[in-house]
Amino acid sequence: MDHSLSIRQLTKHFRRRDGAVVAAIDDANLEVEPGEFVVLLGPSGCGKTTLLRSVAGLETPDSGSIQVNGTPVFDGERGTCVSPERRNLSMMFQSYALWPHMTAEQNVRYPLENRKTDRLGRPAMKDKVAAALSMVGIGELGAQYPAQLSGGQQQRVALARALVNDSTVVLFDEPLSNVDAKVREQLRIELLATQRRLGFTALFVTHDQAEAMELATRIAVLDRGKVQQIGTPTEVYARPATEYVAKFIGNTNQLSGRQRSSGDGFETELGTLHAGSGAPACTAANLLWRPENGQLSRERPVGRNALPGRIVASLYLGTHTEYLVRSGEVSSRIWTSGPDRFVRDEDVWIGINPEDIMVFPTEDAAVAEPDAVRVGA
Ligand SMILES: Nc1ncnc2c1ncn2[C@@H]1O[C@H](COP(=O)(O)OP(=O)(O)OP(=O)(O)O)[C@@H](O)[C@H]1O
Repeated sequence: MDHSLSIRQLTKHFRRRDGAVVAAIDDANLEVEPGEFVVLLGPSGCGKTTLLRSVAGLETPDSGSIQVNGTPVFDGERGTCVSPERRNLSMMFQSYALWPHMTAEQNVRYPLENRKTDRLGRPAMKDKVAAALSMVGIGELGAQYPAQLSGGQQQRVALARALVNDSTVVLFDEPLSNVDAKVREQLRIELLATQRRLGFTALFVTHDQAEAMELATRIAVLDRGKVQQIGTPTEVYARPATEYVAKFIGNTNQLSGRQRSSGDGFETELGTLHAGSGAPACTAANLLWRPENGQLSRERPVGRNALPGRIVASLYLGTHTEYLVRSGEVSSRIWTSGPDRFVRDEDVWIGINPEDIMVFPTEDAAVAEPDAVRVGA
């Protein structure tokens, strides 16, 4: 079966007004299977929107290729560049881009009226518009103008418009960023349920990692136009391919370490740290671990890494308590479940299982590739 989307070696440069050239997309590769929900995640300026707009046909890449359901829509070498309305996909924008002078119904009908092929008759269009509006839960609001709708309702109109054409691929450019947190949460759940029900393929841009974790079957993490890692939410969180991904997704603590001459662990300013068996062999590395993977105790833990420290602050957050632990010049954040158990100025130990230490070589001295890939693109 064809991929829903296939992006190969895609590159796009922009020239800024000061003459500087930026690689907005830098040799990006991505394959999306039918029915997948793939999220493009990364900080502002990393190239998410440019990649999405290139798929939509709103941006012309410099080189590489894009296929939609097996059909080439862009091919730099062959000079193929299919116009946006002939790519058989829909797009939902951050601003919703609703026509203010059209009712919700007219907005949703717009793509049907502008179809280049398979145009429907009036009654069929009416039925499809009604079905799309009720599918997103606003069947009764068809006669309202956008200005007469709440942000959440406008968002639903935009979603109905993106879905009315029965496109098998729908592109989303931060569609939830203009509504307040509560509505956003609800729309996220509804969007996911609708996508699962209808089975379309979604390519969704966001800079919000919680949103990405919640929606995605796979996340593509971008940095300066490059795809750093593509994986399930669990893979990118628990086995980040690069230090950048580890730090961008979730929280981390960090120590730098040097491999001990005996080869048994890394020497750090707080003592020896051991990593799991899948860690890459290297002479120097940044050693990262997540706050929830540190366990606090009054007695020195045995059988795992033990870092001494002193509690400098604690914050009870309902689901967990966050402790700030100071060890010499190093501060660590540790999350423990349940209420406060340690007090300020108390001496404690941080226990960390070797498997929870993520190792990122800091020089070219990576001696060998890891067996189990914990690190490495
Ligand atoms: N038309 C343009 N002219 C010049 N540079 C551009 C243009 N569009 C984008 N860029 C640059 O390309 C890079 C990628 O931009 P892009 O909008 O794709 O990033 P993004 O990850 O979507 O960011 P955001 O989350 O802020 O929307 C940025 O450095 C941006 O300044």
